[in-house]
Amino acid sequence: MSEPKLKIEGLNKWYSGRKSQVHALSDIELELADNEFVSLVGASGCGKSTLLSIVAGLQGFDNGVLLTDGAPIVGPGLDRGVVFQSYTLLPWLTAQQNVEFALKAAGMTAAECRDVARHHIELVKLDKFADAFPSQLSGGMKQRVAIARALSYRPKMLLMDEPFGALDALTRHQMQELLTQIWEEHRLTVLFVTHDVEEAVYLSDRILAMSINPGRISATFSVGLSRPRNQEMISTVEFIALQKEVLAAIRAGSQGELEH
Ligand SMILES: Nc1ncnc2c1ncn2[C@@H]1O[C@H](COP(=O)(O)OP(=O)(O)OP(=O)(O)O)[C@@H](O)[C@H]1O
Repeated sequence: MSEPKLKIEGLNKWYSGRKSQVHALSDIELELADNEFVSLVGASGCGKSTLLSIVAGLQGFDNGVLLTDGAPIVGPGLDRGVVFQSYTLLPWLTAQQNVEFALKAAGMTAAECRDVARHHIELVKLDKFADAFPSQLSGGMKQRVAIARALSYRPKMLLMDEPFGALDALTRHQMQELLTQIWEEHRLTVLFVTHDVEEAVYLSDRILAMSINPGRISATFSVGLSRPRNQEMISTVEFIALQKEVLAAIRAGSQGELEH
């Protein structure tokens, strides 16, 4: 049997606060299969971003096991693409050059960089804006560039932290559709952090609800909706019922264990 794309066992993370330690992640157990789309939801402070950044290799953890394809994650790597909520584009480079920049760093020749970047700019439907600078792009367009950049070196896993959190509702829906299209065509493993339960249900195969104090995975939901997904599904009885269940789990986990 093949190794899971991501395997986490008994992972703990503490932060040192001014007065006491914060147990940000407590005994996290998680497996992501190849090509699975999994969302993390939960009240603010339950450890979603911490977990994502640990998987990205951007910060360490105190104990536990963290493996991708059976190998330990010891730092950032090109096998994992990351997209954050805040736009992380270089303002002095065009959309195309922002994508090329990442590829140059990955060791491609100039010609390869140009072709691969162009392909991914087209994939996110930004062909007409390839030569625009970030200041000339809307929030949704900037996130398209960030997604193109993250996908351009063909990671096995895409880690997304509230990538559409700063966008208006219409743009957000468009970005969700684009992401599902890309994911359904190209298939990769996605770990997606969101506060928006509707977004989690719409995008995911599985939703993990986290609870706070300490940060734990408190409930898991399989999303049985068929694929390809479309926005009409959002008003179906099945969709709304699952949304309610996930919301109830988030509410139940939002208080944390009583202080003592
Ligand atoms: N660098 C840090 N130093 C100390 N404590 C931290 C640090 N980063 C996060 N924390 C604490 O760890 C806990 C988890 O934070 P984290 O940002 O991972 O939660 P989150 O679920 O992503 O929250 P949000 O939804 O608001 O982004 C919180 O109590 C937070 O205050």
